[in-house]
Amino acid sequence: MSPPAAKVTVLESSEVAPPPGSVPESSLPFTIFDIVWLYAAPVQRLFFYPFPHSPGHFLDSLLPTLKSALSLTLRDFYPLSGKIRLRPGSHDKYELHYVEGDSVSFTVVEHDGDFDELSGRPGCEYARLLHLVPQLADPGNGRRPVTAVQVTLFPNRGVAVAVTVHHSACDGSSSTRFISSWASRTAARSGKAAPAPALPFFDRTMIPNPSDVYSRFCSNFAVDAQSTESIMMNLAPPGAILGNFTINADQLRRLKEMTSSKSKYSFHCSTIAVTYAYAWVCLVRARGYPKEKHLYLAFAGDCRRRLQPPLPTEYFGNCIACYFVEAKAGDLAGEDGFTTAARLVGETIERLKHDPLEGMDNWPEKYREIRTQQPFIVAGSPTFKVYDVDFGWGRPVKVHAPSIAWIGAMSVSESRDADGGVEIGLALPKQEMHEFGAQFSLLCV
Ligand SMILES: CC(C)(COP(=O)(O)OP(=O)(O)OC[C@H]1O[C@@H](n2cnc3c(N)ncnc32)[C@H](O)[C@@H]1OP(=O)(O)O)[C@@H](O)C(=O)NCCC(=O)NCCSC(=O)CC(=O)O
Repeated sequence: MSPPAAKVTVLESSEVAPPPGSVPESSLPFTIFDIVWLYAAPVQRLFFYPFPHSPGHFLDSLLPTLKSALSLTLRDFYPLSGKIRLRPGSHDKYELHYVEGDSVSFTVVEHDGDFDELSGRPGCEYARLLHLVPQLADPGNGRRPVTAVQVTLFPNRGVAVAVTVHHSACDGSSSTRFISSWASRTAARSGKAAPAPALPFFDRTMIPNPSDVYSRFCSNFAVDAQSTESIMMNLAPPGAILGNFTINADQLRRLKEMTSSKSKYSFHCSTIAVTYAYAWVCLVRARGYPKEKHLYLAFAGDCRRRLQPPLPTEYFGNCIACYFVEAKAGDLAGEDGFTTAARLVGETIERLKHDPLEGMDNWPEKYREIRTQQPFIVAGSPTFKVYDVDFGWGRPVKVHAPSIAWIGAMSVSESRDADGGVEIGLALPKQEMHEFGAQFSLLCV
């Protein structure tokens, strides 16, 4: 039986902006790394913190600091208060434009649901988490909002902080840096020691940005006029569960050993390679695809340090490219499926390290073609360290990336509890989640 619908009361619906006069009007032109995500699912994170106090205590003692720290952080990350718009006089050149008065929507709600259940493991119904996640407002005057923040109070139990960012404004690395900076600043203003965050870097001049590739990405959207609307919509399967699985350090070690003992490989068998391979194989087995079906895994590689010359890790925006692995369902579901997948992922990683921009001229067509094949997409990264995001209230008990449900993707982060482990998030219909769990426990013994 479904639990009764939660009562959600909006306590505050406001806007937070950089301090008045602190940021001049400015524009960041979209690069090819940004335009790719114009119609993509947003970058979202939802953090749960235990907080055994009344909402009144939060509103009086913590909310003012949280908001003033957000305002100061938005001064540093000012494009996140800005809006996406077409450059004046252009029909396909987009930019991230900030002008005094631009702001981020900031909502505070009280929720009478069960904090432990919503933040619990192994997971919870996706629809129940939607009340906790802010949506980006519709564009006004041709300018699309970029960021929305929601704080949800569970009286005497906990607090959830959720941030939604339009993906064409920045990738997971930049958005996590923004949230981490906001959290550190909040903690520091509350008197808790927190490391000073590095400032973002905005210069676009070193980004490879061939104009014909940019234009072909744009014409993809024009060709897709019908489907782009649906790409923007949340297409989570009805009744989807947002579930979590952890591969601990010992299991990772054994998976790496399995790969090295069964294949003569010429790649570094990393934690990420075995994690992607393992999850992909579990999903393929759970779904029971026809053997001959061609399947695709799509994952991002951070290009910042891999470009020549390299960009600082603080580069703000999108600086990720998508890499694809193709295999037949029968080869993944078979006895050697895991080692086959690990080898394919590992070799793809080796190639991107050698040349992150390989085949760039053909990216628009390749991205478009593979998207129609409904690849299994990976979001997030263990290097983002989402479980270190501490507003001065302690480490989160759970971090979700709810936007994975939009596209049936998988999220990865470091594991909260298992040191050196990896946490996987998936949004699947209940039965499929059950099948996935069964496969997962089989392989992980
Ligand atoms: C291409 C990769 C996936 C390949 O990962 P690999 O781990 O195989 O390779 P690597 O060179 O990065 O790392 C090699 C080894 O060094 C370690 N290592 C690397 N960077 C590290 C760091 N900052 N701190 C600690 N260890 C680190 C790795 O754990 C690994 O160890 P060991 O060998 O022990 O394993 C990755 O390099 C990468 O670019 N990740 C970022 C992807 C990303 O930005 N995703 C988000 C996209 S935006 C998005 O999806 C939206 C959203 O987030 O919601």
